[in-house]
Amino acid sequence: MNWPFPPDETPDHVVEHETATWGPLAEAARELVDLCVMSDVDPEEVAAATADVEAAVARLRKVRRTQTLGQEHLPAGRRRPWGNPVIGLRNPIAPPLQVHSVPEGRSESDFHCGPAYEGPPGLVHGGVVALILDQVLGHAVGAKGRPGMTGTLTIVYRQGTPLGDLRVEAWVEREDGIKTWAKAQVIGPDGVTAEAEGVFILPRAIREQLA
Ligand SMILES: CCCCCCCCCCCCCC(=O)SCCNC(=O)CCNC(=O)[C@H](O)C(C)(C)COP(=O)(O)OP(=O)(O)OC[C@H]1O[C@@H](n2cnc3c(N)ncnc32)[C@H](O)[C@@H]1OP(=O)(O)O
Repeated sequence: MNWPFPPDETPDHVVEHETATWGPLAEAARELVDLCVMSDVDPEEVAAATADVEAAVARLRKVRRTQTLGQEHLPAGRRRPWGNPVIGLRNPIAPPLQVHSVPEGRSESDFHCGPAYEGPPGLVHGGVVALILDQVLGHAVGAKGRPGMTGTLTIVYRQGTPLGDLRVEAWVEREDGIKTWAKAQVIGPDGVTAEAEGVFILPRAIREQLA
């Protein structure tokens, strides 16, 4: 079962070139985000940095895309979700996670959540934990060839998730027609911090297109 993604004939060498072009910008922006919350330079330095950032924004604003990045896809089912807030190459909000999946319906990622993701002091914001769990659950069901929209996502927060190096694992539990149930967990240095169960549903509109 495949999503009816629109065709995108972008050749590999163009994708590689775009990766080399935009990846470093997002990496620099991620460091900028980190320093927006962690830098402790004096006000004159902040004012100078603000002017520098405003100049960069003015450059990038000259040409704006008409289509979001998530709507671009490569042939053979390969996707280019560069704007995704969890894995997006071009999205500085994304940590980003490198997710490894296998067709049996399992996905995993070792990742880092820095101070920009803080909720309770020293801990990852619960909404960010949910965001990551939802994404990696989506990879597990997608890898099993059962993509869908998250219908219901249930999360149990077992303990605070400390900022720093973390791991997330997801796996498909059960399938029934258009529905797929999957589970996931975030693991910190002291064990599991949060567990999730998601029900993923192939939406009616897609079902009708595939029928
Ligand atoms: C290698 C592979 C890589 C892949 C990478 C992928 C990465 C991407 C990862 C991205 C990850 C991020 C992911 C995201 O961020 S997804 C974004 C967050 N989710 C949404 O926005 C979903 C919004 N809701 C909808 O679109 C619709 O309501 C859905 C599609 C959910 C159902 O609308 P549809 O019109 O299709 O439903 P139906 O009325 O025909 O009912 C059909 C069946 O479903 C049952 N049902 C209905 N609703 C729910 C519900 N909420 N929970 C549980 N069950 C529900 C219903 O009882 C019925 O069951 P039954 O009575 O027949 O038994």
